Amino acid sequence: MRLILASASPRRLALLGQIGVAPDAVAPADCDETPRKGELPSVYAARVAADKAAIVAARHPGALILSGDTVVAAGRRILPKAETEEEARACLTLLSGRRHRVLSAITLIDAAGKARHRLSTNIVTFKPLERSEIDRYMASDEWRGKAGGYAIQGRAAGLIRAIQGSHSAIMGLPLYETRTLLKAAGYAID
Ligand SMILES: Cc1cn([C@H]2C[C@H](O)[C@@H](COP(=O)(O)OP(=O)(O)OP(=O)(O)O)O2)c(=O)[nH]c1=O
Repeated sequence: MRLILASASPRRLALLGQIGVAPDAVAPADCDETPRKGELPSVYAARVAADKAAIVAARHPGALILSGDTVVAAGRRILPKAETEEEARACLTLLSGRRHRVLSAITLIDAAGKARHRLSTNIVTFKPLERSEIDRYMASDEWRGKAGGYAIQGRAAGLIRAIQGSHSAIMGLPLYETRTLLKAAGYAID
């Protein structure tokens, strides 16, 4: 069965590899990632993952299509993918010393066109961040393009006191749910 990863993220590809899955192709989906007015973070993540999969499925009928979307949420607020240092600083200042959620949605469309969805909800707790810690993190550039202005797979791990949930989901692809959906769709996985 042909598996297509509907993602431009090298991290999602690497995470899939961690459970022994090598997609036959990678096909990024360009979809509108603007949150709707009042849209809850979990609803948003699920919608964007579903959109990414549907866009790629339309171009590859008969293949399995896997997509994901990861959102950092503070209460009902969806934090941006930080593009500027100012945005990243604002995110870390907000996340400092408190718990926030990381929602990771996946969609798998099977060969018959049936879509299956899963949502992984995780909690991340940052230590109270000192100004100098934020300054040093900014200098690392690891925040660039990352939801919530940090990446747990890098230096930020030293500033994170605890996580509840799935480390792979926080990085961008919940591997437990991914394996479950692949099996349900009849994909050969151990
Ligand atoms: C919280 C967190 C986010 N992130 C990043 C991953 C993504 O850049 C971003 C979530 O954005 P996504 O829209 O989920 O993914 P993407 O834009 O990288 O790829 P594609 O849409 O093609 O699949 O947040 C981490 O790398 N580590 C983390 O710990």
